[in-house]
Amino acid sequence: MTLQPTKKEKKKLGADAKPKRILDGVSGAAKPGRLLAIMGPSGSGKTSLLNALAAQVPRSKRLTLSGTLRHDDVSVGQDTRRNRKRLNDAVAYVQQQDVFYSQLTVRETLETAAAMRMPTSKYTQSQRSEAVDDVLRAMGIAHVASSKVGDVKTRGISGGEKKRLALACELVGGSPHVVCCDEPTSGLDAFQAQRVVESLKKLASDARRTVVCSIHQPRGSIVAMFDDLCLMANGRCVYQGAWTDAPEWFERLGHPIPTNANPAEFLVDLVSVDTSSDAKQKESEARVEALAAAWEKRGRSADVDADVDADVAEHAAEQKTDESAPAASANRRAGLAAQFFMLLKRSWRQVRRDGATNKIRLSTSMNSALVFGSIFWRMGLTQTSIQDRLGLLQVSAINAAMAALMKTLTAFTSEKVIVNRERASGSYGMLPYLAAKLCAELPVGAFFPLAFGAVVYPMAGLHPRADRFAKFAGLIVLESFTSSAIGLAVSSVAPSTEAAVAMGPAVMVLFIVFGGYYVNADNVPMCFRWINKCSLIKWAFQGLCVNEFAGLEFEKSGKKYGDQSDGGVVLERLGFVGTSAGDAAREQVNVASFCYLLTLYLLEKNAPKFQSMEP
Ligand SMILES: Nc1ncnc2c1ncn2[C@@H]1O[C@H](COP(=O)(O)OP(=O)(O)OP(=O)(O)O)[C@@H](O)[C@H]1O
Repeated sequence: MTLQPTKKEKKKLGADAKPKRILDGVSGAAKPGRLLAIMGPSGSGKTSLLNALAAQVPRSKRLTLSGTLRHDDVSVGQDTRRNRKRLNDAVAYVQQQDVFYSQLTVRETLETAAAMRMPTSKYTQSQRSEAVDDVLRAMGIAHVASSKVGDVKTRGISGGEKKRLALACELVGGSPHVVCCDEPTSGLDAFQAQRVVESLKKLASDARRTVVCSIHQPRGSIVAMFDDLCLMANGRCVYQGAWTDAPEWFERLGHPIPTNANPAEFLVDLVSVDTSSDAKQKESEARVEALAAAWEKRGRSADVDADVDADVAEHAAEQKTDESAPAASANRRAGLAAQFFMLLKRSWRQVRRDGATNKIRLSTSMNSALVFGSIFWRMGLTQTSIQDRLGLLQVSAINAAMAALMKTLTAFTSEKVIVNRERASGSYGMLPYLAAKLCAELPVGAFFPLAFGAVVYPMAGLHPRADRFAKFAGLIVLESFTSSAIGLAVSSVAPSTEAAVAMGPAVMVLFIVFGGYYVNADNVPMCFRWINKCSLIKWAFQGLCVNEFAGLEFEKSGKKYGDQSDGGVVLERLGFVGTSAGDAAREQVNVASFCYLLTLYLLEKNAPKFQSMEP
């Protein structure tokens, strides 16, 4: 795996800008029924190797990946649709980051994962429940089956249980031959780490799966569970084979593993470059180079390729005779309707149960309503109340939009991680996902702007008619959904929550400027006028103004100039004459629909893509 230098690097370094070898001539075999540990210092290429083994190296124009990847005796390196399907069925890949829907219980999380792989057309409910029970037991998480997964806001299961749940999600309803696991023990205490590796070992020994995991300096009792070792240094392999043969190999090279030392720690230290001083750096680099060269020489002389071929042939023969060996099932995606209902159930549970977020949203809405209600308290019908009304309607529109936008920006970027992971294994389409998400969020999402309206409307003394209040609330709710739709579109392209939170308000500020209060669209350069057409703030403000001012009579001030006794005059000055609240609502729906379609397009376009392995 090679990484080409960036344009900036080429410009800066000229001919010295050389491609970086991330993986260099790494070769080997992982065998069924055995647990293989990939070890090495940070940056040695462990994750890259695992990504390559699972054929999930993120696609990049700068990367080239060449080699041969075989599962059993079938070559699967090329990212063709057929190979991807075969890989999805045969390989379970548990990545380092484990993100789940926090409000679902462990059982519900697994039931959803099972529903994605075991469509109702092929499996009964009891078969799915049985699969969930089996994997709960196998992963040792049956005791927390009814606990919520949790997150930073809601206390849930422990980090180790989350890791085992991530593994369980990859296993339930499928029969992968190969399980790849990136740093399953990172961030865990020694006890939790031990339990996770025990689960992996059980998968290898009981279910005869090929289990490969990368790991950082495991303690002795964990090392004892590994059957094989792949030791990496600077993207090169320094040792690959049985753990039991490693001491002899390193002793032969003049580095005997001390009897009282943890072999894992000793070996990782041995292949690490010490940068604390120039002399130490030179010395350690020379040592690593010698170790890598020795392994490469041994590989050539022992003809590793022939060894691998022999292993593959042996395994293929075993598969034929061993009935306990798992067979990769040809999983099929559920139909569109089934996908929709499954995802609707999950989203609804998440939204309804997320008490911590809902409480924050409610208190924010109430606070804003009370603050605005107090500032604009009982405005009356004086001439000066016209300006107050315009101000209140504008800030109400901005407040509803910002609240919905920020909620979506923060929530969707982390949800996208789960969605992308599930899409990588082809579990569902984006259309049922987005439709289910919208339907689930509709009632809860509408509640907060409604609560805001219910408090601010009577406090400020806006148009005192029930139908006008209903329209006010409807317009604010609609605007809030449009803002959410903009948030979804922004989050679809943002690489992280931080980026989304920076991009979203920047877009919204443009819509606020064109919100109908600060600038007259006819006075700005032509190239900016389109913003006026798609400003959700403008449409909300226009609808709210028409709803408020139509039919309202204001008291005369008795001054000579400037009185606007009729609400119609105010609307005329704003340029809203001849329009209705319904017109504004329709425009709002158009903006929201466009943003939902844009989100769908962006999600489809930005689907996770993987690097093909060139032969
Ligand atoms: N797509 C990429 N673009 C740029 N650099 C990359 C890319 N993929 C890998 N690298 C680089 O390749 C090297 C190996 O990365 P990798 O993540 O595989 O290491 P690792 O051994 O898993 O490290 P750690 O233990 O810290 O997770 C690192 O220097 C990393 O920055």
